[in-house]
Amino acid sequence: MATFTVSSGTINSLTRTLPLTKNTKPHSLFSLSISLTLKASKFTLRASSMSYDKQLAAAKKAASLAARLCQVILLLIISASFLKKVQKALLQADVQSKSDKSPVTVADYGSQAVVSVVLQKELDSASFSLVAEEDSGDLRKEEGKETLQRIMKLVNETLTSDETYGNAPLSEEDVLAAIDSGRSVGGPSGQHWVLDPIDGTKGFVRGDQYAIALALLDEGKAVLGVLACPNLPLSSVASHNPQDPQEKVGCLFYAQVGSGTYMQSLDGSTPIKVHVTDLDNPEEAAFFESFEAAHSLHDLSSSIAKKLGVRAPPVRIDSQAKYGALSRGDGAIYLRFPHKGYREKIWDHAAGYLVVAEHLRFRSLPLKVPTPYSHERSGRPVSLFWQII
Ligand SMILES: Nc1ncnc2c1ncn2[C@@H]1O[C@H](COP(=O)(O)O)[C@@H](OP(=O)(O)O)[C@H]1O
Ligand SMILES: [Mg+2]
Repeated sequence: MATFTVSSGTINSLTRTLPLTKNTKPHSLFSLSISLTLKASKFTLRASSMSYDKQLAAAKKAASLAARLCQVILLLIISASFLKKVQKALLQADVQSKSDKSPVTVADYGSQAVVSVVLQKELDSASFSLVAEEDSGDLRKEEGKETLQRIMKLVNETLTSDETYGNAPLSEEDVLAAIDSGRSVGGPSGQHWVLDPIDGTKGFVRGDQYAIALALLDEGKAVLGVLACPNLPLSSVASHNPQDPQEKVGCLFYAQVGSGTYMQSLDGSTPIKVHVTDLDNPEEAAFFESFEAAHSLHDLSSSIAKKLGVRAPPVRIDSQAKYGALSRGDGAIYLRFPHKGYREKIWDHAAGYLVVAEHLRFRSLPLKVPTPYSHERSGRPVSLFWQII
């Protein structure tokens, strides 16, 4: 284990001066704390000197294939939108509702199945542990049968599109088992994968940003993070023009503890090392927040941005694509203030965290490595795994 000394932010003094509402508990401030404009006090961050190259290669492959499946489904939805009737039928078939009312699509399940299968094929499946968002409960019901068949077909098509997997189709039971392998409870010891098969489901359904977010935790620490962001422009989101048909989209960000953060295009360009912004003047900063006002208090972030002197309007993006964009310097600040009572899940931040934190180790990282010792399926306050120094 190597120990690095890095600088952290003046989050404490900042929190004292901010107009915090009663909804803004300390744990809500974790995202504010990744403001890259903050200046220093000291803390230490341990980073494992172990290599996770094999796991990284598997995770990149898994997330890229899952992204391919999601894009196929998105194309079906988009093309169907030209034919209203077909769209309605498709949406009815492909979008269901979970108890928390967030849309759950065929793509969520399909993505989780693909990631699970690929990781198990590429790595030692005996010790495989996956903490993931979906489970197959609804698919096992009578009314889920048709959806399951669609998922099985899409998963098989996706896997066989990769020549290394040949042509050994998965059965419905294989697909259900792959989805349910995500039921691991995780824990503070051993290795556990953490997956959000589609982070930003609402963005996905809108045709906006979403991410396949996959992280590896080793002994309770995030050591690998991979974010596949199929709709994220390869150039900066702060200046992009969504109407430009020439604009290239599809980014894969990845970080291994101790090795920095890289980005490549999802169609396989040479990876480049990315860097967070050097900006130290908040007036010139772009700041990110959730697209969905229901996910974060926009009014509060607006008043904080004003206090910081930020001049530009917020860049509102769904999902952990925000972390990817931060890691390459598209913006300098990410503000997230969930409404009272909402509990963040570990899969909503683990991968994105490392993608940003890896580059920040020698800079102004005011966060401690999370200690995600349980699967967080039922949700826990962010403060349990994101601690502000
Ligand atoms: N009321 C709420 N407050 C905060 N976050 C919420 C929320 N409802 C859902 N989310 C989370 O916000 C994630 C999307 O992030 P963002 O707001 O950055 O786009 C969702 O991920 P899923 O789409 O995987 O469910 C979900 O976990
Ligand atoms: Mg999510």
